[in-house]
Amino acid sequence: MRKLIIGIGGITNGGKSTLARSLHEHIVNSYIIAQDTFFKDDSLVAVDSRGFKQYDVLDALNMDKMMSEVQTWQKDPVSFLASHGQRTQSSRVSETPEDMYVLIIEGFLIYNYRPFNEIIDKKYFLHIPYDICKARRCSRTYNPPDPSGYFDGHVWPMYLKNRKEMEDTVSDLVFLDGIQTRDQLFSIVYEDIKMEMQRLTGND
Ligand SMILES: Nc1ncnc2c1ncn2[C@@H]1O[C@H](COP(=O)(O)OP(=O)(O)O)[C@@H](O)[C@H]1O
Ligand SMILES: NC(=O)c1ccc[n+]([C@@H]2O[C@H](COP(=O)(O)O)[C@@H](O)[C@H]2O)c1
Repeated sequence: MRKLIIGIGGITNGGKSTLARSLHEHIVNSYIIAQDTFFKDDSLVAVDSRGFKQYDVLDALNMDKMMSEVQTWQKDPVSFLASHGQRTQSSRVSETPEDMYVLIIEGFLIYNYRPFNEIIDKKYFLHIPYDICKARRCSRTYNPPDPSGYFDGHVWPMYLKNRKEMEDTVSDLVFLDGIQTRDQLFSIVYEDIKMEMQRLTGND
């Protein structure tokens, strides 16, 4: 059995979930673990002096729980898939090598969590400019919804801070320009991953 862990990180609304889903659809026996399903309950998220909930920091997330899910996959991907309602498929008619299991870890702060940096084999980071990010963010409704001024008062400054911290500690990132089309982004990353899967297969 061969295992490959891919990270799809990046800015809020950069297209992470969209890209992760397309990869999952094309890679047989892959699975997505998404960071935004590990937010703590709203009552546990800190609030600053302006009343802004501090959602864009690692403390707002149950990272131990997310790591434990990843470790369960690492121990036994076949049982993991079965217990998550996903039947193992044959790779015969696909471009995925036989007996290859791929985990896609997706989220806006995955590279700010050190344990992930040690286990993610291929680290992609999507970024888009401020104005596009703000426009996409404003057309999306979170639970709880962003209060007025939240993007400029919390989301963007925290993005800059988290990104700097990440760039100071992580060296093997592949930056992706998120203003490309969904199809362009998918083919760049998919081709790269296919090469990595072939490399792993060739090393046997
Ligand atoms: N390459 C793209 N070009 C234009 N819009 C995109 C692209 N990728 C995603 N989107 C749109 O941007 C918004 C955020 O995408 P999503 O994948 O949910 O981002 P993220 O998971 O990074 O927050 C959605 O409305 C989505 O349809
Ligand atoms: N419980 C939630 O899912 C929740 C609540 C409030 C804000 N958010 C926002 O989610 C963002 C991260 O997710 P995306 O990368 O999908 O946008 C953060 O910028 C955070 O402000 C999520």
